[in-house]
Amino acid sequence: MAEPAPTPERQAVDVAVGVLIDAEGRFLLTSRPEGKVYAGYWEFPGGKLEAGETVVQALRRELQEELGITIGHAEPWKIDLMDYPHARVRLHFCKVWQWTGDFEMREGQTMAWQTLPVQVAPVLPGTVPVLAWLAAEQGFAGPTH
Ligand SMILES: Nc1nc2c([nH]c(=O)n2[C@H]2C[C@H](O)[C@@H](COP(=O)(O)OP(=O)(O)OP(=O)(O)O)O2)c(=O)[nH]1
Repeated sequence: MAEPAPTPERQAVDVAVGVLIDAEGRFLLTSRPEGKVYAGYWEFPGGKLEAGETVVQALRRELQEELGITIGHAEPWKIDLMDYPHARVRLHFCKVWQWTGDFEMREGQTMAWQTLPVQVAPVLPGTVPVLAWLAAEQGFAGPTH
């Protein structure tokens, strides 16, 4: 008997995500704006790569567009694959310690500087592993959010 045809793997969309860390060691979360999937969920700021862009180029553009800041060095940190009903995404997380400009929420988001455990909710599923990585780095035990 013929095998059933395999379901084609959904193509993953590459997303550049920034883990901005301030002088006090806090990290920045932003809420997803109205009109996007998971509106109101908290995440690390970023967005999809456009054709021909590197991760760092896309991150620089997205943070300029969404937050009005210009980032300095971005350090590629972790890559994670998430399968949502709406899309399969490959998240490229970069750490960023330096930026210039004043934060402006250009898409009507909200921002919050956080430490562990995170005080905002709900947190996007794709953000949860990042909190666990930060907890491991910091030797933080207990729920992260
Ligand atoms: N920015 C961001 N996106 C994340 C995180 N975790 C996670 O699963 N995602 C997912 C949610 C979305 O499916 C995708 C990002 O797409 P997006 O819709 O925010 O990107 P974009 O700003 O380019 O949006 P658009 O122009 O298509 O409206 O990645 C995260 O921490 N930050």
